[in-house]
Amino acid sequence: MERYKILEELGDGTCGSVFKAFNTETFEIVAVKKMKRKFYFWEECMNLGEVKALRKLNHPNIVKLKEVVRENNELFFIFEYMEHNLYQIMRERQRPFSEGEIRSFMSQMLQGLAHMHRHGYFHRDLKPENLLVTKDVLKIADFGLAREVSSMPPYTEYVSTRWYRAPEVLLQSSSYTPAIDMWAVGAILAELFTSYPIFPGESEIDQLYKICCVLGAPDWTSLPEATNISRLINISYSEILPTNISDIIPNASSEAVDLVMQLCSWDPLRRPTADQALQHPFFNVHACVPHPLLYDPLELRLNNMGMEPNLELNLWDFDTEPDDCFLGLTLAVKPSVSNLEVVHNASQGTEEDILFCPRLKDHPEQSVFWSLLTPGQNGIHPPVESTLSFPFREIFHGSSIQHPPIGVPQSAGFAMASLQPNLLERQLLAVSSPFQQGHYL
Ligand SMILES: Nc1ncnc2c1ncn2[C@@H]1O[C@H](COP(=O)(O)OP(=O)(O)OP(=O)(O)O)[C@@H](O)[C@H]1O
Repeated sequence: MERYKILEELGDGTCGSVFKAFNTETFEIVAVKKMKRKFYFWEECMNLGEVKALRKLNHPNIVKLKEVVRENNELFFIFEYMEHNLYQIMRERQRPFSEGEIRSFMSQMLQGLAHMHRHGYFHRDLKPENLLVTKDVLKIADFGLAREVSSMPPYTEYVSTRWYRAPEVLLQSSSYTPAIDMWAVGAILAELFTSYPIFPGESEIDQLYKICCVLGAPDWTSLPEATNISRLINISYSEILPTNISDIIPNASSEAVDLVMQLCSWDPLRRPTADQALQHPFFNVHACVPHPLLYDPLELRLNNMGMEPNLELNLWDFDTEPDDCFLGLTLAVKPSVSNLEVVHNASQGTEEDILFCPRLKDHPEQSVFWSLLTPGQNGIHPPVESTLSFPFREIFHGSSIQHPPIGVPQSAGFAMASLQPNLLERQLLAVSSPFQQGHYL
C-alpha cells in the first residue's frame, strides 16, 4: 500500500472506512476502502460478497473495483474515485433537480441495476449515499450486501437502510427477490423530486406505517408474512387511506408519478424489473435517453469550468458496450477538433463558426450545433436553438411541461410535516445506520 498516499477520509461505513488517495505510480486519484475486520487468508477476501459481485460486474454505471490488497492481515479495496454521492448533492443543492436530470440519474441507476440483476446479483442496500456521481455520471457503489440471486434463502433479516427497505423485508420475508432493489429505486426516484425521503420511518414499525400512509393498507393476503407479525396487531392499518403520490411530489410529471407507484407496489411481483422500468414512458423523451451529463443547463457547466474556459465539444462519445449507445456531449477546457469539422454558418445573418460532428450528418434529427463566437469573449455560447431537436431542448432547456414550483408539500391531503417529523435529522439518521450488524452474510 506504500504507493498510495492517503489524502482525506471520505466516509466511515459499517464495513470499512473510505479514503481519497493518490497512486504515486500511476498518478491516479482513487478511493481506498479499508475494511474494519482482519482478514487472515486470501480465500476469505475473495469470498466476500463485495469482491465476488464486483469482479463479475463490469458496467459504466457500477463503480469499478481496480485492485484488492491484503497487507498485514488488513484488506483494502481500491476503487475508481467518484467526486460525490447523491445524498450529498441533494443536501447541498440550492435548487431542485429538473426532471431531465432525474431522468438521467434514474436511467443510469437502472442500467447499472439491470446489468447486476442480469448477472445474477441484487444489491440490497440501494440508497442515495450509495449512488456515486462524478460530473453527472452515476455509478452504483457499496456492494457489501450484494447477494447472488441464485443463493438460497433464508436471508438475513437485517438488510438495507430502513427508509429504502421493501415491505417484504420489513415483514421479515426470508425469500425476497431483486424486486427489493426496485422498491428502493422507487423511493429514490420520489426523493430526487423533493430532496426528502418519501418513507422516513423512525423504526421498523414506523416504516411500515409511513408506507401505509402513502400507499394505503395492502391486501394482507398478498403478503402472507404479515400474518405472523404480532406487532402489527395493535395497529389498525386498514383504516389508513392512501395519499395521492402526485400530492407528495407535485413537481413530478404524471409519468414519473406512475413509475414511482409501480416501483413502490406492495406486491413485489407487480414491480417492474430494471429492464422493464427503462421502457416506462417516463424515459420516452423522443427515442433516446440522454447519456450522463447531457441534460444539465449550461449554467452548471460554466460554474464548473472556472472563469476562463476555452471551448471544446466532443459531440460523440459512444461507449463500447453494445447496450450503451447514448449520445455523449461534453465540454472540456482545451479545444481538440479531432472528430469535428469547423463549418461556416451564416444562417443567422452574423458569421459564426460552428463545430459540427460529421457522424451526426446522417442523423439530422439529432444534430447539435454550438456557436464558437461569443458575445462576452469567454468562448461560451448557448446552443443554436434553431438546430436543436427535441431531445436537446429537453437537455438544455428543461422539460416543456410546466410543473408547479417545487417544495416539500405541507398540505394537499398528505400531511408531510406530521408524517415526517425526522426530516431535519436526515443527516444524523443517515450516518447512524440502523443496522450495525448482519452486513456480513
Ligand atoms: N469509489 C468511491 N469514491 C468516492 N467516495 C466513495 C467511494 N466509495 C465509497 N465512497 C464514500 O464512502 C462512503 C462509505 O462507503 P461504502 O458505502 O462503500 O462503505 P460501507 O462501510 O459499506 O458503508 P455502509 O455503512 O453505507 O454500508 C460512501 O457513502 C461514499 O460517500
